[in-house]
Amino acid sequence: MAPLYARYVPPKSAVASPTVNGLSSTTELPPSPRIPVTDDGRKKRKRSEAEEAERKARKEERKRAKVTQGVKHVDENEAQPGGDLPLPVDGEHSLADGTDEDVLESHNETYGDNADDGEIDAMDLDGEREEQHRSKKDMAVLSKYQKAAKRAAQVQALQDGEADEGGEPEEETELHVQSALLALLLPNPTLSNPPPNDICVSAPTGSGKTLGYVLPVVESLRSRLDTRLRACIVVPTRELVTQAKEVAAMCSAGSGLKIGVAVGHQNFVTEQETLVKKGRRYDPVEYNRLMAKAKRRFRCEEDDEDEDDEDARAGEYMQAAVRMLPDHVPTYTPAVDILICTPGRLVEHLNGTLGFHLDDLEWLIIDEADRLLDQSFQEWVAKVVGSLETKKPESRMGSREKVLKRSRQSEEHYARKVILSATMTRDISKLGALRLRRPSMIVVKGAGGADEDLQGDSEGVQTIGIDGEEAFELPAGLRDKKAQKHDFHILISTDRASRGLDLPALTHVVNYALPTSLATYVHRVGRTARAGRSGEAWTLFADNEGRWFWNEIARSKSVRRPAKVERTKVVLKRRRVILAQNDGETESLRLVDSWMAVNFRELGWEYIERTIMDTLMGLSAITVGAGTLMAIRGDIPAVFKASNLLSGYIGNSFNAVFALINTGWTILMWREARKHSLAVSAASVSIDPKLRIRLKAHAREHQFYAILNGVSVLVSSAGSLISATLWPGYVVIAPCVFTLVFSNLFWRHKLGYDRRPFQSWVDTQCFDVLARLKMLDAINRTLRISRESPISLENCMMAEEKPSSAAIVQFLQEHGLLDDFYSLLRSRYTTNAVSVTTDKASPSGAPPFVTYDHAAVMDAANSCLQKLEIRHFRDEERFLLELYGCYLCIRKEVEQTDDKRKEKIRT
Ligand SMILES: Nc1ncnc2c1ncn2[C@@H]1O[C@H](COP(=O)(O)OP(=O)(O)OP(=O)(O)O)[C@@H](O)[C@H]1O
Repeated sequence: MAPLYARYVPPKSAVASPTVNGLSSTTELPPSPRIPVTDDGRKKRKRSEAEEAERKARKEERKRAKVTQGVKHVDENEAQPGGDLPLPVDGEHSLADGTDEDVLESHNETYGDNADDGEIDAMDLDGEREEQHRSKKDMAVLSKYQKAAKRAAQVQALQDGEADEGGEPEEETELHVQSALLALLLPNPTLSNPPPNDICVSAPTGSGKTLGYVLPVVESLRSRLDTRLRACIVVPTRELVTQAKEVAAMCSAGSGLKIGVAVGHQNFVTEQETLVKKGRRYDPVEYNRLMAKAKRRFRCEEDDEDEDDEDARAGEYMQAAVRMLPDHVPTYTPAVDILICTPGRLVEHLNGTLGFHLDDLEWLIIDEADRLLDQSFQEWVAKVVGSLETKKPESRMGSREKVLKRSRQSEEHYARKVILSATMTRDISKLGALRLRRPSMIVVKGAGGADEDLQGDSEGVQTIGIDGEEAFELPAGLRDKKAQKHDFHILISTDRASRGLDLPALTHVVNYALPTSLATYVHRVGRTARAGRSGEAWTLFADNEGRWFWNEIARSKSVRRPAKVERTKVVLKRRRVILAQNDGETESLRLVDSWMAVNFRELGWEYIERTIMDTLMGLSAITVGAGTLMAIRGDIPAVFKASNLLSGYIGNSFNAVFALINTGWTILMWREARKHSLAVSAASVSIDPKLRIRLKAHAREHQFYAILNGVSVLVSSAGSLISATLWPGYVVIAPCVFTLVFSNLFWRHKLGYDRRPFQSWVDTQCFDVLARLKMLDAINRTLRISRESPISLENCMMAEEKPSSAAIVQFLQEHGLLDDFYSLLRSRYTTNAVSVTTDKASPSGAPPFVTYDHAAVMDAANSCLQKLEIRHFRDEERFLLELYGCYLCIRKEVEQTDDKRKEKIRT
């Protein structure tokens, strides 16, 4: 049971930066842009006055620049939701607090205002007007959001008691993996156009990878004002899609970036509409071409049997054109900038959604990569990588791209791949399928991570250690998530939730079933101890699974843990298990328990009083006999001594051993009987007072027998030891012989331990012990009063009229006499006279059906009972008294444990 703690420290500015192909170097990373946050006030860093003044001046300058570009500042009252403004899709761009402005400002401060960086100048005239129009609208929305965000931040600051005279509270913090990723992924103004390379990241669970990749993506796309699918985030499950979308929406709030999701369970057509915007364009030439093609198809002039995906899409496009207005052709424009999706759905859209393509993709992020690369999901890797590498046709290019292509600059366009996991695979064949360009492997060390194929560091891997004590500060936008309340306390889930699910408040993970692999284990336990919090993971395993778990997981060096795994043996008591059953089952299980307790007791007596006693007494007799024989040659001193030793001490020592064993057992039995007696007194079930007295008396009889037997054996064995040297020993032994004989008779006749095996007919499923005891009491009383010998069936059955054969058979069955009865019938009568059909499987529980000669049945039943005499019913009663005593005892014990457990839970 290992407590897992994840602690993180701020990033180092210089880290080893080797690549996976083994070329290692040390790169001075640019200072990582910080994630500005406004949070609860720990470690605040206020701007110096000079910085503040500079910031204000820059702000003014930007405002002026906007005005000169013709961007109108939209006042909050002026800006109407809806209308012409490109409002956020599905409320994604909500303003929770002041973060948005801070993020925007931070971005602008670090990189300058990219919106004004002259890219628009490179556009041709057609696009320019449209771009400027969009830019106006977006800037208006941005400035509206900035204002609203600023106000929200101030209100928040006031509420938190953080407001200071001059400005909003500001704080900067980031997680380790984020420091590394931001430094590597964000565009860096200090380096001159570094060629982009792909990155594989292995970082512990809960270390904040999501924000680490979402933020650079959003920052890099923030300045693009036309909507095109530029980033695609692939995750394995729809839950993770929702989670990543939340983070992306938080980061991109106010930027105008549109985020779409594609997951399997949504309606495909609806999803298509959200991803691609349909329109139409006046283009008679293209229209005529498409119509001509459609006609040829219609006349079956074109062979479309082996049409591939591309042809199918062309066919669809043609059909869409047929449904258009004359001289118009359909247009499809992307409706999202960032797509978060599962791999299967991505492939479905690539195959089946007109206008959906990855031509403009700048980022391909694959989270939980090891799992995604392990499973084929419609060969998604080949499909996606293939789509990225297919050259974009000129028809799909904008005029700017055409210009760039002509000047051969567009060859630089490349979708940067970022591959992440807590258990990152090093399998080259899997990673190779992604066709990574100059990849770097980043390993962020800390508790909770593991490398799938490799242990510890390796050559060609960039490692970032986490050893410090510094705690996290949650970015303001994520505060909602932290405070997020769930209406459940315990989540029971399959392995589906083991990956990526972020429930920050989760403190314990219980592996009820053993994880199937180390990677599964790491991801499962990674649901707790997230983002610097502490948590514990418990794994339940049975004895036969222990070795595997211990060797492969608990002691595995590839899992980084802050402490060793603790092991606790849990002994599940059967009685506790019984507690968990429903009431009906509990009763019958308790009866089984009692039945076993009676058996144990009987067998114990049998074993000790017969097997052990006989064996030891036999040995004693042999030794004493041998010693006595040796005494014939008692004139030889050595033989005399040996004879004395054998017949005296050694011979009697067997008795002593038996006495010790017997004493232990009788003490145990005395205690058990006492427990019965106490349990009867404290019984919570209603018991007839007479029966209560009988139960107590029976328990006391057991106590008496235990004392009598134990003391007699002990004293007699002591006497026999004394008698080896002193004759008064025989005086002690003599009375013991009598008490032992008496105790033996008491055992047989009063306690009934030489009775028939009643256990065999106790049906624990439908057996009412109390009712049966009552009935036996009545039978015994009737038989005692009538004092008849031999006993008659009518008296036993207490029947006023002559009992029917069926009633007789039922009575005999109830008292375990059916087998005797049948064997008597068979031995006395021919099969022609009596035919008996037993149907024990009868659902109604009816007794065996008998086709009979009534006189024969009566005769056999009477003989059967006369053979057994009244003793049979007394023995049966004693057995049931003992069974019920055990039952009450177990019940009391279970109730006490239950009370204690409830009390424990309450406290
Ligand atoms: N800078 C930060 N400061 C504090 N908390 C953060 C920060 N960034 C992210 N978090 C929080 O850390 C938690 C874990 O983040 P995230 O889900 O991205 O982890 P992960 O590395 O993807 O984990 P997994 O491998 O299990 O998917 C989230 O609750 C998130 O809100």
